Amino acid sequence: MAKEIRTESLKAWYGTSQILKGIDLHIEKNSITAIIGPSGCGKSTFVRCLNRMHEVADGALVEGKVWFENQNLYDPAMDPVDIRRRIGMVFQKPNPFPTMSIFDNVASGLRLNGMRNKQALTEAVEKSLKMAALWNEVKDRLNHSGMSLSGGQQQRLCIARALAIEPEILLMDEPASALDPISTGHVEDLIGELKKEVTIAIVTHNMQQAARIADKTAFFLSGELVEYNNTETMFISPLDKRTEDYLTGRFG
Ligand SMILES: Nc1ncnc2c1ncn2[C@@H]1O[C@H](COP(=O)(O)OP(=O)(O)OP(=O)(O)O)[C@@H](O)[C@H]1O
Repeated sequence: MAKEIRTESLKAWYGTSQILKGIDLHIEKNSITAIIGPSGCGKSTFVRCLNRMHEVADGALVEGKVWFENQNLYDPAMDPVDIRRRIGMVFQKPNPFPTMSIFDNVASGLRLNGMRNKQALTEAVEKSLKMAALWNEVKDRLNHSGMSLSGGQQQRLCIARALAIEPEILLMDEPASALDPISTGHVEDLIGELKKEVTIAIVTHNMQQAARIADKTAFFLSGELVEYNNTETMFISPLDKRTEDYLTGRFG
Protein backbone atom coordinates (compact mmCIF):
# COMPACT_ATOMS: atom_id res chain seq x y z
CA MET A 1 0.00 0.00 0.00
CA ALA A 2 1.28 3.46 -0.86
CA LYS A 3 2.64 5.59 1.96
CA GLU A 4 3.71 9.19 2.36
CA ILE A 5 7.21 10.32 3.15
CA ARG A 6 8.34 13.60 4.67
CA THR A 7 11.79 14.99 5.24
CA GLU A 8 12.66 17.33 8.07
CA SER A 9 15.87 19.41 7.97
CA LEU A 10 17.49 16.77 5.80
CA LYS A 11 21.18 17.47 5.32
CA ALA A 12 23.72 15.37 3.44
CA TRP A 13 27.44 15.48 2.81
CA TYR A 14 30.05 13.78 0.68
CA GLY A 15 33.16 14.20 2.81
CA THR A 16 33.38 17.88 3.65
CA SER A 17 31.05 19.01 0.82
CA GLN A 18 27.57 19.71 2.05
CA ILE A 19 25.18 18.65 -0.71
CA LEU A 20 21.77 19.06 0.99
CA LYS A 21 21.31 22.04 3.26
CA GLY A 22 18.17 21.24 5.22
CA ILE A 23 15.32 20.00 3.05
CA ASP A 24 11.73 19.91 4.32
CA LEU A 25 9.62 18.18 1.72
CA HIS A 26 6.40 16.21 1.93
CA ILE A 27 5.88 13.55 -0.73
CA GLU A 28 2.20 12.77 -0.65
CA LYS A 29 0.88 9.26 -0.95
CA ASN A 30 -0.47 8.03 -4.28
CA SER A 31 1.07 11.03 -6.00
CA ILE A 32 3.94 11.65 -8.37
CA THR A 33 6.43 14.25 -7.15
CA ALA A 34 9.03 15.48 -9.63
CA ILE A 35 12.38 16.69 -8.32
CA ILE A 36 13.87 19.19 -10.77
CA GLY A 37 16.88 21.50 -10.77
CA PRO A 38 20.22 22.10 -12.50
CA SER A 39 22.93 19.47 -12.64
CA GLY A 40 24.71 18.98 -9.32
CA CYS A 41 22.01 20.62 -7.16
CA GLY A 42 21.53 17.43 -5.12
CA LYS A 43 18.47 15.74 -6.69
CA SER A 44 19.97 12.25 -6.77
CA THR A 45 21.48 12.69 -3.33
CA PHE A 46 18.06 13.66 -2.03
CA VAL A 47 16.27 10.57 -3.35
CA ARG A 48 19.14 8.34 -2.22
CA CYS A 49 18.68 9.68 1.31
CA LEU A 50 15.03 8.62 1.21
CA ASN A 51 15.87 4.92 1.21
CA ARG A 52 19.20 5.15 3.05
CA MET A 53 21.26 4.51 -0.06
CA HIS A 54 23.31 7.70 0.33
CA GLU A 55 25.14 6.41 3.39
CA VAL A 56 26.52 3.47 1.38
CA ALA A 57 28.96 5.81 -0.45
CA ASP A 58 32.42 6.49 1.04
CA GLY A 59 32.49 9.54 3.30
CA ALA A 60 28.74 10.06 3.05
CA LEU A 61 26.87 11.52 5.99
CA VAL A 62 23.20 12.31 6.64
CA GLU A 63 21.55 14.46 9.30
CA GLY A 64 17.89 15.21 9.89
CA LYS A 65 14.81 13.08 9.74
CA VAL A 66 12.89 11.19 7.08
CA TRP A 67 9.40 10.35 8.26
CA PHE A 68 7.84 7.32 6.66
CA GLU A 69 4.30 7.58 8.01
CA ASN A 70 5.22 7.97 11.71
CA GLN A 71 8.63 6.27 11.71
CA ASN A 72 11.91 8.11 11.32
CA LEU A 73 13.97 6.10 8.84
CA TYR A 74 17.16 7.37 10.49
CA ASP A 75 16.19 6.05 13.90
CA PRO A 76 19.04 3.70 14.94
CA ALA A 77 16.53 0.88 15.43
CA MET A 78 15.55 0.93 11.74
CA ASP A 79 17.02 -1.71 9.44
CA PRO A 80 18.36 -0.16 6.18
CA VAL A 81 17.87 -3.40 4.25
CA ASP A 82 14.20 -3.53 5.21
CA ILE A 83 13.84 0.16 4.33
CA ARG A 84 15.30 -0.44 0.85
CA ARG A 85 12.81 -3.26 0.36
CA ARG A 86 9.90 -0.99 1.25
CA ILE A 87 11.24 2.00 -0.67
CA GLY A 88 12.35 0.74 -4.07
CA MET A 89 14.57 2.47 -6.59
CA VAL A 90 14.88 2.58 -10.36
CA PHE A 91 18.05 4.09 -11.80
CA GLN A 92 18.88 6.13 -14.88
CA LYS A 93 20.49 3.30 -16.81
CA PRO A 94 18.53 0.06 -17.02
CA ASN A 95 20.51 -2.46 -14.96
CA PRO A 96 19.00 -5.94 -15.31
CA PHE A 97 21.08 -8.65 -13.65
CA PRO A 98 23.08 -9.69 -16.73
CA THR A 99 23.32 -13.42 -16.06
CA MET A 100 19.63 -13.85 -15.20
CA SER A 101 16.61 -14.59 -17.34
CA ILE A 102 13.68 -12.18 -17.57
CA PHE A 103 11.77 -14.35 -15.09
CA ASP A 104 14.65 -14.58 -12.63
CA ASN A 105 15.31 -10.85 -12.75
CA VAL A 106 11.76 -10.17 -11.57
CA ALA A 107 11.76 -13.07 -9.10
CA SER A 108 15.14 -12.19 -7.56
CA GLY A 109 13.85 -9.94 -4.76
CA LEU A 110 11.05 -12.36 -3.90
CA ARG A 111 13.52 -15.24 -3.64
CA LEU A 112 15.77 -13.11 -1.42
CA ASN A 113 12.73 -12.56 0.78
CA GLY A 114 12.34 -16.33 1.05
CA MET A 115 9.58 -17.06 -1.48
CA ARG A 116 10.21 -20.59 -2.79
CA ASN A 117 6.79 -21.75 -3.98
CA LYS A 118 6.97 -21.98 -7.80
CA GLN A 119 3.29 -21.22 -8.35
CA ALA A 120 3.43 -18.14 -6.09
CA LEU A 121 6.61 -16.93 -7.82
CA THR A 122 5.08 -17.42 -11.26
CA GLU A 123 1.98 -15.47 -10.29
CA ALA A 124 3.99 -12.65 -8.72
CA VAL A 125 6.28 -12.37 -11.75
CA GLU A 126 3.31 -12.22 -14.11
CA LYS A 127 1.58 -9.58 -11.99
CA SER A 128 4.71 -7.41 -11.82
CA LEU A 129 5.38 -7.67 -15.54
CA LYS A 130 1.76 -6.71 -16.21
CA MET A 131 2.04 -3.72 -13.89
CA ALA A 132 5.19 -2.68 -15.72
CA ALA A 133 3.33 -2.95 -19.06
CA LEU A 134 5.86 -5.50 -20.32
CA TRP A 135 4.00 -8.80 -20.00
CA ASN A 136 2.66 -8.96 -23.55
CA GLU A 137 6.10 -8.36 -25.01
CA VAL A 138 7.92 -11.02 -22.98
CA LYS A 139 5.41 -13.66 -21.92
CA ASP A 140 6.65 -16.12 -24.56
CA ARG A 141 10.32 -15.73 -23.69
CA LEU A 142 10.54 -15.48 -19.93
CA ASN A 143 13.60 -17.73 -19.88
CA HIS A 144 15.57 -15.49 -22.25
CA SER A 145 18.25 -13.26 -20.82
CA GLY A 146 17.13 -9.88 -19.48
CA MET A 147 19.90 -8.43 -21.66
CA SER A 148 18.11 -9.63 -24.81
CA LEU A 149 15.54 -6.86 -24.39
CA SER A 150 15.67 -3.35 -25.87
CA GLY A 151 16.71 -0.47 -23.62
CA GLY A 152 13.12 0.59 -23.00
CA GLN A 153 12.06 -2.99 -22.28
CA GLN A 154 15.03 -3.42 -19.93
CA GLN A 155 13.95 -0.34 -18.01
CA ARG A 156 10.41 -1.70 -17.68
CA LEU A 157 11.95 -5.00 -16.55
CA CYS A 158 13.82 -3.09 -13.83
CA ILE A 159 10.56 -1.40 -12.86
CA ALA A 160 8.87 -4.84 -12.72
CA ARG A 161 11.75 -6.11 -10.56
CA ALA A 162 11.31 -3.16 -8.19
CA LEU A 163 7.52 -3.65 -8.08
CA ALA A 164 7.68 -7.40 -7.44
CA ILE A 165 8.47 -6.94 -3.77
CA GLU A 166 5.55 -4.51 -3.44
CA PRO A 167 7.34 -1.36 -2.32
CA GLU A 168 5.31 1.38 -0.69
CA ILE A 169 7.40 4.13 -2.30
CA LEU A 170 9.19 4.04 -5.65
CA LEU A 171 12.12 6.38 -6.22
CA MET A 172 13.03 6.94 -9.86
CA ASP A 173 16.26 8.70 -10.77
CA GLU A 174 15.87 9.92 -14.36
CA PRO A 175 14.30 6.61 -15.39
CA ALA A 176 13.70 7.63 -18.99
CA SER A 177 16.79 9.65 -19.79
CA ALA A 178 18.50 6.75 -21.57
CA LEU A 179 15.39 5.88 -23.61
CA ASP A 180 14.08 6.86 -27.04
CA PRO A 181 10.84 8.90 -27.23
CA ILE A 182 8.59 5.85 -27.78
CA SER A 183 10.03 3.95 -24.82
CA THR A 184 9.88 7.14 -22.77
CA GLY A 185 6.18 7.37 -23.59
CA HIS A 186 5.65 3.79 -22.40
CA VAL A 187 7.51 4.43 -19.16
CA GLU A 188 5.65 7.72 -18.54
CA ASP A 189 2.26 6.05 -19.12
CA LEU A 190 3.31 3.32 -16.75
CA ILE A 191 4.36 5.77 -14.03
CA GLY A 192 0.96 7.46 -14.33
CA GLU A 193 -0.77 4.10 -13.78
CA LEU A 194 1.51 3.06 -10.92
CA LYS A 195 0.62 5.92 -8.63
CA LYS A 196 -2.64 4.12 -7.84
CA GLU A 197 -0.50 1.51 -6.08
CA VAL A 198 2.63 3.28 -5.00
CA THR A 199 3.89 6.77 -4.14
CA ILE A 200 6.44 7.99 -6.65
CA ALA A 201 9.31 10.50 -6.45
CA ILE A 202 10.99 11.05 -9.80
CA VAL A 203 14.15 12.98 -10.57
CA THR A 204 13.99 14.44 -14.04
CA HIS A 205 15.92 16.91 -16.19
CA ASN A 206 13.08 17.01 -18.62
CA MET A 207 10.65 19.84 -17.84
CA GLN A 208 8.06 18.55 -20.30
CA GLN A 209 8.19 15.20 -18.58
CA ALA A 210 7.62 16.79 -15.17
CA ALA A 211 4.73 18.80 -16.61
CA ARG A 212 3.22 15.68 -18.22
CA ILE A 213 3.33 13.29 -15.31
CA ALA A 214 3.94 14.96 -11.95
CA ASP A 215 1.19 16.07 -9.57
CA LYS A 216 3.69 18.05 -7.50
CA THR A 217 7.07 19.50 -8.37
CA ALA A 218 9.99 20.45 -6.14
CA PHE A 219 12.67 22.77 -7.50
CA PHE A 220 16.12 22.35 -5.98
CA LEU A 221 19.05 24.74 -6.30
CA SER A 222 22.48 24.33 -4.69
CA GLY A 223 21.21 21.85 -2.12
CA GLU A 224 18.17 23.89 -1.12
CA LEU A 225 14.50 23.47 -1.86
CA VAL A 226 13.56 26.74 -3.55
CA GLU A 227 9.94 25.99 -4.37
CA TYR A 228 7.37 23.22 -4.07
CA ASN A 229 3.89 23.37 -5.52
CA ASN A 230 1.27 21.71 -7.71
CA THR A 231 3.09 21.13 -10.97
CA GLU A 232 0.65 23.18 -13.03
CA THR A 233 0.80 26.13 -10.65
CA MET A 234 4.57 26.06 -10.57
CA PHE A 235 4.92 25.90 -14.32
CA ILE A 236 2.33 28.61 -15.01
CA SER A 237 3.16 31.02 -12.20
CA PRO A 238 6.29 30.19 -10.21
CA LEU A 239 6.56 32.15 -6.99
CA ASP A 240 10.33 32.47 -6.91
CA LYS A 241 12.32 34.32 -9.55
CA ARG A 242 14.95 31.54 -9.53
CA THR A 243 12.30 28.94 -10.38
CA GLU A 244 11.03 31.11 -13.20
CA ASP A 245 14.56 31.59 -14.56
CA TYR A 246 15.15 27.85 -14.51
CA LEU A 247 11.82 26.95 -16.09
CA THR A 248 12.29 29.49 -18.84
CA GLY A 249 15.76 28.16 -19.59
CA ARG A 250 17.65 31.19 -18.31
CA PHE A 251 20.03 28.95 -16.40
CA GLY A 252 20.75 25.29 -15.81
N1 LIG B 1 29.99 9.56 -4.78
C1 LIG B 1 30.23 10.89 -4.69
N2 LIG B 1 31.32 11.36 -4.06
C2 LIG B 1 31.56 12.69 -3.95
N3 LIG B 1 30.74 13.65 -4.45
C3 LIG B 1 29.65 13.24 -5.10
C4 LIG B 1 29.32 11.85 -5.26
N4 LIG B 1 28.15 11.76 -5.94
C5 LIG B 1 27.76 13.03 -6.20
N5 LIG B 1 28.66 13.91 -5.70
C6 LIG B 1 28.56 15.40 -5.77
O1 LIG B 1 27.39 15.81 -5.08
C7 LIG B 1 26.78 16.90 -5.74
C8 LIG B 1 25.31 16.58 -5.96
O2 LIG B 1 25.23 15.47 -6.85
P1 LIG B 1 23.83 14.81 -7.26
O3 LIG B 1 24.15 13.63 -8.10
O4 LIG B 1 22.99 14.64 -6.06
O5 LIG B 1 23.21 16.01 -8.14
P2 LIG B 1 22.04 15.98 -9.21
O6 LIG B 1 21.25 17.22 -8.97
O7 LIG B 1 21.33 14.69 -9.16
O8 LIG B 1 22.89 16.11 -10.56
P3 LIG B 1 22.59 15.56 -12.04
O9 LIG B 1 21.36 16.26 -12.49
O10 LIG B 1 23.81 16.00 -12.81
O11 LIG B 1 22.45 14.07 -11.97
C9 LIG B 1 27.58 17.16 -6.99
O12 LIG B 1 28.44 18.24 -6.76
C10 LIG B 1 28.36 15.87 -7.18
O13 LIG B 1 29.59 16.13 -7.80
